[in-house]
Amino acid sequence: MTTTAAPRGLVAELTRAQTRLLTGGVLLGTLGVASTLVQPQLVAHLIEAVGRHEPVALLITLLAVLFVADAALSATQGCLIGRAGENIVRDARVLLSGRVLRADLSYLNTQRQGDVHTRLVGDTALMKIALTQSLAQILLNGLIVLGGVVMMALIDVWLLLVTVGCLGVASVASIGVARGLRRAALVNRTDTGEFGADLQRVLAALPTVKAAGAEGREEDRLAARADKVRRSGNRVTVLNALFSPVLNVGLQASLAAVMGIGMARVATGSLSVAEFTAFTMYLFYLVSPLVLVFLSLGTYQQGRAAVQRVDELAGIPQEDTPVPAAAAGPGATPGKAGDLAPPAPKGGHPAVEFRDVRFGYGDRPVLDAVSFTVPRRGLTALVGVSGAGKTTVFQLIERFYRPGRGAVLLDGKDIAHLSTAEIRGGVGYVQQDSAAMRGTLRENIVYAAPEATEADIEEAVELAGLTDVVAALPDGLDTPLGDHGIGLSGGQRQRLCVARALLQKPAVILLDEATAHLDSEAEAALRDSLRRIARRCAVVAIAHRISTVVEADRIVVLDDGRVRAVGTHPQLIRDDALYGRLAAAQFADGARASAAAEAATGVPSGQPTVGVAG
Ligand SMILES: Nc1ncnc2c1ncn2[C@@H]1O[C@H](COP(=O)(O)OP(=O)(O)OP(=O)(O)O)[C@@H](O)[C@H]1O
Repeated sequence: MTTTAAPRGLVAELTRAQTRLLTGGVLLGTLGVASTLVQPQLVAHLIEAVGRHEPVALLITLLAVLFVADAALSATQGCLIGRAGENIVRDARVLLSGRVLRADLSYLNTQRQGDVHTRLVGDTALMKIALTQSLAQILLNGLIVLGGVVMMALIDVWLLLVTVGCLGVASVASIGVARGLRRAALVNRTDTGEFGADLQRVLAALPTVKAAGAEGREEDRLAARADKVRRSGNRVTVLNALFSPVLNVGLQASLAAVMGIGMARVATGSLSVAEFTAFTMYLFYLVSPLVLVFLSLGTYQQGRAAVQRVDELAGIPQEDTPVPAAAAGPGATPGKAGDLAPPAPKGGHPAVEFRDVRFGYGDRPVLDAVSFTVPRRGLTALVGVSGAGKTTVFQLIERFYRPGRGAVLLDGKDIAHLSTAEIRGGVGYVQQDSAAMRGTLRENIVYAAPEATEADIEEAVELAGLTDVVAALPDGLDTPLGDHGIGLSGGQRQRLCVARALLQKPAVILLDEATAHLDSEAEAALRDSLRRIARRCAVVAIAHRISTVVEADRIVVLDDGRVRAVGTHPQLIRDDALYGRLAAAQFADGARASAAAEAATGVPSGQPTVGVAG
């Protein structure tokens, strides 16, 4: 995932927000370290006191208190650091979810959903461990190691130098392994993301996979992906496993050296038994923290790979904020009512206006010099062959994408200067793939207008022709639906989406082939509803059925990304050859309609003339 204008260091920012908990944890941990480091000294005193036949009860009590305090401090610091970690992961997930939800569609469409999912769920968890537990382990155990080394130096510098010599070589080797581990972990996380992406793709299209008999092929593909994860995971495992042995060799060597040299010095009297015991104790106390430092270093390096992936996700381009009117290009209309806005024409601005719009997905031109208006009331039909750019027109009205040239206006305002809420609150959009979600029918219908009253819901259900469907369901509006609205037919799902759009009480309703899945009876009912809806607001419909188009007050004919003609059905049948062909051939009941048009206009539809209406 490559991003543009990524805000640097989101993770660092989230970690800073937990400074109090983290500092508290580190302070308590440091106290624990101090108590650990004092213990060998106390033991040395104890040995000397025993040798001198002095009372030792106080020393023993003190040691016991230190043991208990050590355990309590360690537990408390673990809790504080753990809480900070949970807060960081929660904040990261909330923030990332928001950024994904508000991401620029043109960018998000290029990303694999599964990878986004892996970053949001898996990488955030890994990142938490790296930023809290691992860092705390490195810091606190590092302090023990450092303190232990100082104490050992105070006891016997030469003995310490022997120890450090043996451990130094092992440490340098371990750091090399840690670096390799970070690289390997990044590859492994990426591979895991790819597996997730493929799995999500297959699950989303499971009926298609089954219908195509492609289960085996998909299984092989997933197996190949899983194997890639295994291979990079194995590399991580090997590097991880190398840590302890590399370090252990050093530790064992130093222990052997300390024992040999130390005992020789005790024999010559240059080192007391108490000092030798304390030194050996420090060495033993060092072993586990040192191993933990290096192991945590490994986890931390893996976590850094996750941090990088989380930071990248945080940097995905967001839907543009409104462009200030001053920055608008020539021909653009100011966004806010009041500023420089041209006076509204009699009867108000058109509900939608395209002014000389050019647009392409990436470098591929799709619309060019598109200009047309949609009146505030009535039905406008958008027709054209498949791929002409009809759905793209809707996506520009929703500002899922921005035009490269020209402007799209809603109620006279250039949508470039409106917020997404202002645009989408006023536009109801029933898409080609009508989306229903898991939840009850009611939850699905009120999705865009959660505050809707019962009366509003009833009206929307009735207008969308869903009344009979709801009545036939066991729990009516409270009947639960499965994922993607499983439990409803395609046509019922479409009507559900129409009801959802209506409930928003929008000024404009966009219907993308909303009648495609309906049988003639249901379609006739919906057409009747559309007529009623079109009395209150602007309805723009992309319809392949001539029956819907014939009724339209205005038809915009798109051809290869350009507006070819605008008019009513009889006008277009008379004037536009392409429309005539579409009406005759492409529309399901075209022949009947053409005959009807012929009867109405007296113009034979078989010999259309090309005409471009304004
Ligand atoms: N997200 C996208 N990325 C790249 N190209 C796209 C994208 N969406 C659509 N296109 C291309 O843009 C062109 C217009 O597509 P659009 O969906 O607007 O056509 P349409 O007229 O609605 O077609 P249909 O009637 O088949 O739905 C097509 O060539 C299509 O391949």
